[in-house]
Amino acid sequence: MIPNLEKAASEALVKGFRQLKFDDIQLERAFERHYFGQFFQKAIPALTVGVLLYFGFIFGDRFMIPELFEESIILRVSIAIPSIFALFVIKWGRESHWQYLVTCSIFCAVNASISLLGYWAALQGQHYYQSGTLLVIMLCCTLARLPFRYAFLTTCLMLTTYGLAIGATQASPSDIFLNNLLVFSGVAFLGLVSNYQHNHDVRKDFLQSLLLNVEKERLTLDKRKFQHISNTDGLSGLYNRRFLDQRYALEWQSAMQLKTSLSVMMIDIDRFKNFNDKAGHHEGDQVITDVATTLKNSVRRTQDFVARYGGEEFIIICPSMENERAFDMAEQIRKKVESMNIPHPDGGVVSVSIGVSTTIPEESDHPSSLQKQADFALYQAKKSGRNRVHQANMTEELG
Ligand SMILES: Nc1nc2c(ncn2[C@@H]2O[C@H](COP(=O)(O)OP(=O)(O)OP(=O)(O)O)[C@@H](O)[C@H]2O)c(=O)[nH]1
Repeated sequence: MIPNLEKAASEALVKGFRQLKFDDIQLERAFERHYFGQFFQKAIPALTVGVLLYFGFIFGDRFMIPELFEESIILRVSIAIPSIFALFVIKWGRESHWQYLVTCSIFCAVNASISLLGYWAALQGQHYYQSGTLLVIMLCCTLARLPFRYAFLTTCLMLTTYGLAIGATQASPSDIFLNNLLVFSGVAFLGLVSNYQHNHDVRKDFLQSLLLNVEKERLTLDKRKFQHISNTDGLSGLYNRRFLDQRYALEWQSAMQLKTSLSVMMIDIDRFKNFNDKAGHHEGDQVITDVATTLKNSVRRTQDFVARYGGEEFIIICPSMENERAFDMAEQIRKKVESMNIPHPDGGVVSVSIGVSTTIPEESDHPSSLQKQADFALYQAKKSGRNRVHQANMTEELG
């Protein structure tokens, strides 16, 4: 979400938008897209029914103005068919403004044909045959869901057309014409008020839902940030013990159900107490961070993950990994740490010892047994001289 849009939306809500236009151009464009997709497109079926209704009035013509029946058929067919076609085009189009204009043109054409029929009928002394304009005005102001300015202009044009066709030609007596004009204008006024209110409400809803979405996005981001913080170790940037416990339990369950192997590596920095004592805690922290980065870069498969187990100890969990492959991976990690060439104050370079353990979990096993075995293997690696990998033997006793 663009921050400017959020600001503009809040300002528009406070300031109001009586002119049915937002000051901010970006906001106005966003609203137009929203309005066109959400509302106007949905009005197309109603407009299609309106055009069909207009065509259906041919039966009224047959009985009420039989002497003009042929003209009415030609007129209605020549308006209805292009209109239906135009509505189809509007439905599949993308741009909004020309589609509004085409819709307005359909209204004007339909109304002009009704006024023409009314004029012809009036010439033959039938002055009541003009009220179709009423229906067209109603449809234009309400169900068509046109933006206010389009509905307003179209309605004015339709009233003018009626005035020109019947009033200016004096086809009907002036009292009938004036009565009709007053009723049509009254309906137009009420229809436009309703159109204005609808447009205003839609704009307000748009602003409120836009701000609500921004708030939702912000909360989702905050939630992700908090989740990240609560699952991450501050110094190394690796997952922490909390995350490890949760994820390990899931991996254990899944390996048990799928009967696949699960490998665990316990990694401990060698002679780290001496490093700290001689080089200082700050340098020690740096070593922890560097080793963590190497471990992170060594874990390539998406299902594997590395966490800081505590102090200078790390753990890598590798689902669906056999013991040989786990041993090879541990050996590569050990070599990588050694090749970092971080001088140790006792001589030589900083190294790690690694204990590896693999199992296919059984119902009777406790999830912690695998980690205990890896820990015991780590102890063996330390005991046999450090900077080495030791693989747990299933027959080995836990220390
Ligand atoms: N700088 C630093 N030191 C830490 C941190 N966490 C634990 N340590 C130190 O890590 C050292 C761990 O030492 P020990 O567990 O005794 O083992 P070691 O000296 O590494 O010896 P071996 O494991 O047997 O090779 C202790 O001195 C802890 O103070 C940390 O976050 N930062």
